[in-house]
Amino acid sequence: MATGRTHRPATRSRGIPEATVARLPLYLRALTALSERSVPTVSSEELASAAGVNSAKLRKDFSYLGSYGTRGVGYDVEYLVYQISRELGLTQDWPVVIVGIGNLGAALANYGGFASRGFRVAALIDADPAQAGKMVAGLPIRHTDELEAIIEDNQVSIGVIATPAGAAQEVCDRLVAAGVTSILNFAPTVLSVPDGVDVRKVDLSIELQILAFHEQRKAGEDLGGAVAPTSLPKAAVDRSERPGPDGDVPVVMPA
Ligand SMILES: NC(=O)c1ccc[n+]([C@@H]2O[C@H](COP(=O)([O-])OP(=O)(O)OC[C@H]3O[C@@H](n4cnc5c(N)ncnc54)[C@H](O)[C@@H]3O)[C@@H](O)[C@H]2O)c1
Repeated sequence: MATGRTHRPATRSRGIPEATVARLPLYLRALTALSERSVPTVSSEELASAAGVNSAKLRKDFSYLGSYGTRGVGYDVEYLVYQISRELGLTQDWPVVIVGIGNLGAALANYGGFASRGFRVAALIDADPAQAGKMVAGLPIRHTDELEAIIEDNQVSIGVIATPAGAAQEVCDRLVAAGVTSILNFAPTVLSVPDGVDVRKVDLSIELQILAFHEQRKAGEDLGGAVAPTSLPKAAVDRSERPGPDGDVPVVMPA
């Protein structure tokens, strides 16, 4: 079984802070929308507002990319799209495997947004022999017996886990042993990975719990502060104390 760290260093090799890396996709999404409307330039304030980040933070983030904009004109939209895409490694094609093709895995496989962002779903893998060969999103479901061969044949470095929690660590270990070095985990469990492997975790229920916390607090304010947030999990309370809607806390979390 893989052991070792589950935390990541604060900065990446080229000195871009991890928090900046986490905001780059937000800028890219806003810039792509501008590009689709053929908007040539954008001010830091406009872009910051579209990305939900404050403009001083945006300017600081872009300084790490060596992008400073032009006074009175702003940033060149197409060039920034290119720069951020390059920084995120999106100018190349990334083959991805999805493991666990149930409700969630099938929905992810059918999601068109991967391909348009440079992620090609190379294979769908499931442990259920009855699933093998069924077509989902134009791809046949392959049995887990083939996992290692699929990773090797397709040079896959990114794996998505959508299995039940109890199977996720074993799936993770097999993916890593086969050469996968980045994992996006949807299963509600903490994965242990060796050094050099990045894990990101998506948990919509935690996000909902945080919203519930804020709803409860708003209700308490309406009642003159009578309702105390006593029934929340600690993680939800901790996250609620972090900075607000400025892009610091993406839905996808480090593991
Ligand atoms: N992160 C989120 O926001 C979020 C949202 C919904 C579901 N989930 C989680 O995603 C996971 C999948 O949910 P679902 O509703 O699709 O479940 P599901 O039961 O419909 O599908 C799970 C699939 O995993 C397969 N599987 C089981 N063990 C496996 C193994 N060892 N290797 C490969 N495949 C295996 C099963 O055959 C099944 O097809 C669950 O862990 C669930 O809690 C997370």
